[in-house]
Amino acid sequence: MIYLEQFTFPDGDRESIFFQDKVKRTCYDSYYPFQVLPGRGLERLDFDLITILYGGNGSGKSTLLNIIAEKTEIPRDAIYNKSNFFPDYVAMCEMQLKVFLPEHSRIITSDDVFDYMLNIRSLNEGIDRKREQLFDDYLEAKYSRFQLKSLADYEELKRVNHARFNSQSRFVRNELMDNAREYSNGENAFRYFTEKIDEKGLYLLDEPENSLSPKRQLELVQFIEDSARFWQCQFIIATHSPFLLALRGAKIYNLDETPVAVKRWTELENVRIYYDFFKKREREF
Ligand SMILES: Nc1ncnc2c1ncn2[C@@H]1O[C@H](COP(=O)(O)OP(=O)(O)OP(=O)(O)O)[C@@H](O)[C@H]1O
Repeated sequence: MIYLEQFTFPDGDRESIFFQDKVKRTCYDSYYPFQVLPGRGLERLDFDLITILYGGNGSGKSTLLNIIAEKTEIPRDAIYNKSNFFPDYVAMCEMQLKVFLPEHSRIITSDDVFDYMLNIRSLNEGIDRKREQLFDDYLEAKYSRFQLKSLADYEELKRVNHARFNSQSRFVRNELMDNAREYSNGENAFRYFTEKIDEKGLYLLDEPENSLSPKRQLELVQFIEDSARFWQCQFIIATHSPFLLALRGAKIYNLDETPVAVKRWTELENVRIYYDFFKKREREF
């Protein structure tokens, strides 16, 4: 299902007019995201079920995704460091929606995935610290001379009895949730995508290949293709990964070309580099 059909950016002339009219002060060292796109000849994106933004480092892929995320007001987890001029720029962009964006829609960046991994780690650290504390509590409760004086002491009595009639490990387990299961970074990253991407939604993914092995990337490709074909999801993806660039039916904008042009995945420089690399070493396989 296509939700977002088209997005238009201000051209060089409109950017100049904005500066003449509004920017009186010259105390800023950056006018980002102004001045990123005009040089690239990109004024409009027409989206498909899966649209890919491809380009070298600094070509503007993340900037485009963040501008679209701001304009569509879809949620994000990690904080995004916007510049002072971001709201002005976003106000000058225009978008054409085919239908309202479902509430599951969101942008997912490497920062979100990284925060998710760190949160699991710190949650487990917290649980480990509490476990140590509970070992001490057990001994204190088991050997205390506790007497029920009022109903307010009832909870404490239950705890003391629990310590007296149970082993230390059972007492601790009863008081504590299990550690969140530790997965590898790649497994966690993959879980994050499958947890956040739900039926019906527009999803903006910024370099989702980060932390994923080739095998996991292929699983993610399958997951994205299925979500687009059967679960009414639309994707806009910034990527360098040949696996994602080969997503079936994806429309690819090559930001390395001026003006920006739609290309097949096999025509892209990154993909040619992989191809030539393996072709040259073919006999070694
Ligand atoms: N917060 C910011 N403030 C000022 N300039 C920025 C900011 N973020 C990005 N830029 C500049 O905007 C341009 C495009 O950067 P962007 O991060 O969008 O590129 P990218 O294609 O996503 O690169 P990469 O593949 O390395 O992630 C670059 O010249 C970059 O230096």
